[in-house]
Amino acid sequence: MTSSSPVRVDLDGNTIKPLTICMIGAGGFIGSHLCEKLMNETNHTVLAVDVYNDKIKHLLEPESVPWTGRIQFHRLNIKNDSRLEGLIKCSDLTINLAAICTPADYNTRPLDTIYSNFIDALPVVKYCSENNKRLIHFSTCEVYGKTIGSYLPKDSPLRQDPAYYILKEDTSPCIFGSVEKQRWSYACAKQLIERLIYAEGAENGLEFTIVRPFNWIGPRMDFIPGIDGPSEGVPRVLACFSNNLLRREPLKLVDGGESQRTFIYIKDAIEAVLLMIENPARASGHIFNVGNPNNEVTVRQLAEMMTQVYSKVSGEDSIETPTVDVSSKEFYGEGYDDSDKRIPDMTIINKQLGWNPKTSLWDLLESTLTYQHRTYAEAIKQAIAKPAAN
Ligand SMILES: NC(=O)c1ccc[n+]([C@@H]2O[C@H](COP(=O)([O-])OP(=O)(O)OC[C@H]3O[C@@H](n4cnc5c(N)ncnc54)[C@H](O)[C@@H]3O)[C@@H](O)[C@H]2O)c1
Ligand SMILES: O=c1ccn([C@@H]2O[C@H](COP(=O)(O)OP(=O)(O)O[C@H]3OC[C@@H](O)[C@H](O)[C@H]3O)[C@@H](O)[C@H]2O)c(=O)[nH]1
Repeated sequence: MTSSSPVRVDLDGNTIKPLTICMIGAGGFIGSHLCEKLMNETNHTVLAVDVYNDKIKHLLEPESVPWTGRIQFHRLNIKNDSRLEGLIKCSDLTINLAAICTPADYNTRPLDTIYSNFIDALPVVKYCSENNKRLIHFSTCEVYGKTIGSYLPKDSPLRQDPAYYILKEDTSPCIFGSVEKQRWSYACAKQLIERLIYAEGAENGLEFTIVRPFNWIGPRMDFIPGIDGPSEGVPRVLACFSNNLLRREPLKLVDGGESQRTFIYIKDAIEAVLLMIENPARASGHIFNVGNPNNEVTVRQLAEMMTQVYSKVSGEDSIETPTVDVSSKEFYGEGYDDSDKRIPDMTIINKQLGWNPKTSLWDLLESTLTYQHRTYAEAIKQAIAKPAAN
């Protein structure tokens, strides 16, 4: 049975034909939300490629769902599987999300990080280019590195001038730390694959879109250590802070929690990706920032807001000392460095796709922490009770 979504039209009023999409990394955080959106709201077919499928199991298992037949899971590692080219060849569009993309890995597993973000992505680009297939590649806001403003004296009034910190796809430079600061292994690998894709477009006519996500967050992001991931694992900040709140531990602020980020709700960001998928004439050849410039906070403010929101959704008072300071060396190890501030310029995505994010930081944290509480609170209680019972 196929779904009977109404006829969809693009931004120029043309009917959108059902597409076959090869989605690599479909089993991850972003992939799971994109698959859900494509199944619920469109008639497109997804060939979902990943080594894991836990986050999309709910879309694959039931025989009675309206989209049966429109999503197939292919368990394969793109590092070494000859089936990849065949899947790209029989699709209209390839979306590549596969990557190691957790900061705790960049300075501790720099080789895996560089291989995953550059070398492993090479065949995907090559197969798309050789077979004249469209590619949407997921890069990162980290390619901007640090802001120009961060190199100015602390008291310089120029630090307040947006020209020194707003990140713009076609004009901002990419400023990374020294090679010893292995944190930048990820950003550097992502930058080089962006340049390769851009060059394939320029020299061989590859039809591409590059996405630079700015801290997309929401349900199913990463894992909760000791529950659905390794107990010693360090996920991205949303999962780290959720884990601390669920366990009633202080939230750890790395180097004072002074770095700034703009956070966007995954569901807002997925709307932008769907527009790119369905409007190739407007999206091809472009690099897009996808973020929410209105949701800027320091990491310390994020910790405070998550503490308040979690108290509200769980009905539990917060602990007496809600945060604790840790050094980056202690938390991430040697070679860590940080992006100071990340505000996306929205001109290009506004002009090409007319897209804007909608959800405030408070609202997105409320729905995300409600999900975290419902999904994990009981499992954490049991995990904490177990050693005592033994
Ligand atoms: N979430 C964000 O805010 C964010 C920000 C910037 C960039 N990105 C980029 O977006 C993409 C997706 O991010 P995410 O947050 O969903 O990460 P994720 O880790 O949840 O998803 C990545 C998926 O790729 C799969 N994968 C990795 N290597 C693979 C391989 N060799 N073969 C097959 N599958 C493989 C993983 O199993 C995982 O399911 C990444 O490229 C990431 O760099 C995400
Ligand atoms: O427990 C924690 C975890 C993280 N942090 C800090 O919180 C900030 C955000 O950390 P995240 O783990 O979300 O990762 P970052 O924002 O630095 O990088 C991310 O950005 C874009 C993507 O490419 C990747 O998903 C990831 O590299 C950093 O300043 C980090 O040092 C804490 O203070 N405490």
